[in-house]
Amino acid sequence: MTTNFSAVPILDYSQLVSPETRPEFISQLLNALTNVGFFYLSNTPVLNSDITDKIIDYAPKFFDLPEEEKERIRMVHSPHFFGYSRFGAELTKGKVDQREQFDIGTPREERGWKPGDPEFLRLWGPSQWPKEELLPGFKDTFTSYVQQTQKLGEEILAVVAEALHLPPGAFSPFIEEGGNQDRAKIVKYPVPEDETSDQGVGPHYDGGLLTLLVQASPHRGLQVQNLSGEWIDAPPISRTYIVNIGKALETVTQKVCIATSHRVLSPAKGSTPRYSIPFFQMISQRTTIGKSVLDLPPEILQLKEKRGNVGSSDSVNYAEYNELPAGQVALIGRVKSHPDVAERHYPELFKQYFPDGLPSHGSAY
Ligand SMILES: O=C(O)CCC(=O)C(=O)O
Ligand SMILES: [Fe+2]
Repeated sequence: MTTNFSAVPILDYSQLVSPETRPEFISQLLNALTNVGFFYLSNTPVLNSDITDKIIDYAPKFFDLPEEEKERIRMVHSPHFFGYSRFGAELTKGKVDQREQFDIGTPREERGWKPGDPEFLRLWGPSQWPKEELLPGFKDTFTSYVQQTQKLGEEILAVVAEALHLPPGAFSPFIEEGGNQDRAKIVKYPVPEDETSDQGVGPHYDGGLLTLLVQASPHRGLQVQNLSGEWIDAPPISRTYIVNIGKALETVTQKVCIATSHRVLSPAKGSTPRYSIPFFQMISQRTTIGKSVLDLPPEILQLKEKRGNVGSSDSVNYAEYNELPAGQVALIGRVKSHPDVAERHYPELFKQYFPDGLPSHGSAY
């Protein structure tokens, strides 16, 4: 028997506060983790505050900055893969994604990388920001937003642990002292000019623990693949996050929690651009994910059998989970998605993954 889904469940975070409603939340969470891999989360302290309106309001304004300013803070200038990516600069499984984006991170110091150290330590470092006078308050708002979302993400992990009958600190080893450098981005999906592709972003899994996404405009477009391979719409719901499970959480929970493939269709002709703001909770860089699997009690492991087989949609980097530290897996993922940044800052890896040079549709500079 498979337990399939035809809609993404909506969970109410405020139910955790009262002992009367907490068990209901935990039981819905367990269902979402094990059978869907996605859930909406309403009534979080972050999105119930006025920061939601601010980030939604800033999203289009960022992309309306003068071209020279966006060029000045292009990702290609950052060995940390932070900054602006032009339309068409990113690939998912070798195919161009029709989106523009701006990547930032939770504020963390550089890790003092020096030649001979693992290269992935270079992923940590400062974000690039537009000049304050061009977008007043933008840097402070998004810095605060990513810090608040990071804290919420860590709180959710403790509840995930409770739902899986694990001690509350079960996921603590995956968070570095002082916090991971988590990543977020602001994404614009324009209406495609050429109608041959509607790939906003192609089908993929997220790599980390949890992703917390804000849909920042009223468009449909995000779709989630259910266990029989159908694409289920996940339309925007005001003041909710869409939370989904990444491959790292799937792996450390022995696939009890499922990472679910998802994609974004470009806005239809005659529509307007779609905006979204995903936040990616990373796993500690030095963890070798495949060797850090948690011990789960039998009543939780059994849930996998009830669910049946998880569709094995083609995975990207996840074969490397058993061998390499998570930081290296993340770096390889960045290299494959942003070859122009890799060519400049990680020439050896670039040669390994792009032996024929920059793909013609990658961003040239
Ligand atoms: O824009 C969205 O709604 C989803 C984006 C996404 O899945 C991603 O960037 O990993
Ligand atoms: Fe994603």
